[in-house]
Amino acid sequence: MSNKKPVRVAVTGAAGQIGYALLFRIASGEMLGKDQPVILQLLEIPDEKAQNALKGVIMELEDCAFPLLAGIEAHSDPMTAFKDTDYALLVGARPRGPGMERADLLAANAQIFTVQGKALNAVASRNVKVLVVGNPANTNAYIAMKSAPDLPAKNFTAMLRLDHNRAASQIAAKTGKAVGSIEKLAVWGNHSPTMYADYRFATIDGQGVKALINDEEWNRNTFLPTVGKRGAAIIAARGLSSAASAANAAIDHMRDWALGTNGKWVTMGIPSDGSYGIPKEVMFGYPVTCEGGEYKIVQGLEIDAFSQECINKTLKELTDEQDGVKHLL
Ligand SMILES: NC(=O)C1=CN([C@@H]2O[C@H](COP(=O)(O)OP(=O)(O)OC[C@H]3O[C@@H](n4cnc5c(N)ncnc54)[C@H](O)[C@@H]3O)[C@@H](O)[C@H]2O)C=CC1
Ligand SMILES: O=C([O-])CC(=O)C(=O)O
Repeated sequence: MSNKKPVRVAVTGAAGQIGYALLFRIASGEMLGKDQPVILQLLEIPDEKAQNALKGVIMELEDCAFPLLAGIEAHSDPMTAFKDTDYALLVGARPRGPGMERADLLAANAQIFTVQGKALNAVASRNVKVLVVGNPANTNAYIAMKSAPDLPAKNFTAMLRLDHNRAASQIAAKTGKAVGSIEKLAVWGNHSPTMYADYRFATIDGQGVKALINDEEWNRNTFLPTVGKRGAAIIAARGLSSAASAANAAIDHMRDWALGTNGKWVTMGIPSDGSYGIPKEVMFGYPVTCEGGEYKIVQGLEIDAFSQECINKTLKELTDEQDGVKHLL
């Protein structure tokens, strides 16, 4: 038994497929530590089928008898689901199906995040750490942040960690090295095929990854498209979008933000502070380190011409998405 005070963790879309891969790991202490009790505040839409499914998930959570699970609540209204919450994982949104582009989701999902941003603004802990997973994640996080003017903008983040983990895995396969030995990997920009996974600074056991791979053709024509289109490849193969790997990335993101990275670089989608010429407040994937519950952008990296081109492209997509939702803010 832990004598730490329980923290409140809100999860939306709790009866969905990511929810099913996520909640059990949060409750077992994989996200916030094996000594940190949690109270789960679960939100689903006020629809009989979704609420029933949520009841089933809650029964299963109960049946795990997790020692760290100090309470479970089912909600259908964000104003109660987010009450005093310390962490909010905004997963609930419509996922892409085969043949759908991310832009199709913007119209369907944007409204959810104005409502939820306002609710967080009204009732969440003033230190709430928010992770948006629901797509298009960066722009939804931007909408939520803009809808919550009384909370610090830096508390709103978007999930780029799945892209980061996918990139690491591709590099491990290419080099034949252990995925856990890769450091200093960066993913810039939008969680979309325009993201720029950048291994120019990455090392494996102190050796430079760029020199180790030494294949610019592979970087441009295999690596970047493979990482960028991995979500679509999974939808094509499974008929459903990635769920277990997305949940895993959400756990990684929140754990590192809350508990720190010991100097290691990770990727988070965060509101820009102007670093690397990205306009302020654009919700952009950056390499960061985390310490004491705060993230810090890795500064001073050289951006060469190809990288700048990639960054400009993903930035343009993000500013276009933001323009597309202006009327909601
Ligand atoms: N950022 C990333 O790297 C990734 C993001 N995603 C996105 O995550 C989202 C969820 O994916 P899945 O769990 O696979 O979808 P799903 O359809 O299985 O589950 C979504 C759940 O959200 C609920 N929901 C919808 N609107 C809601 C609202 N306003 N409030 C509360 N709950 C609501 C639905 O009832 C459903 O149970 C999708 O938008 C998907 O595109 C998926 C993979 C990776
Ligand atoms: O591609 C999708 O729609 C789901 C997703 O965000 C991903 O797997 O990266």
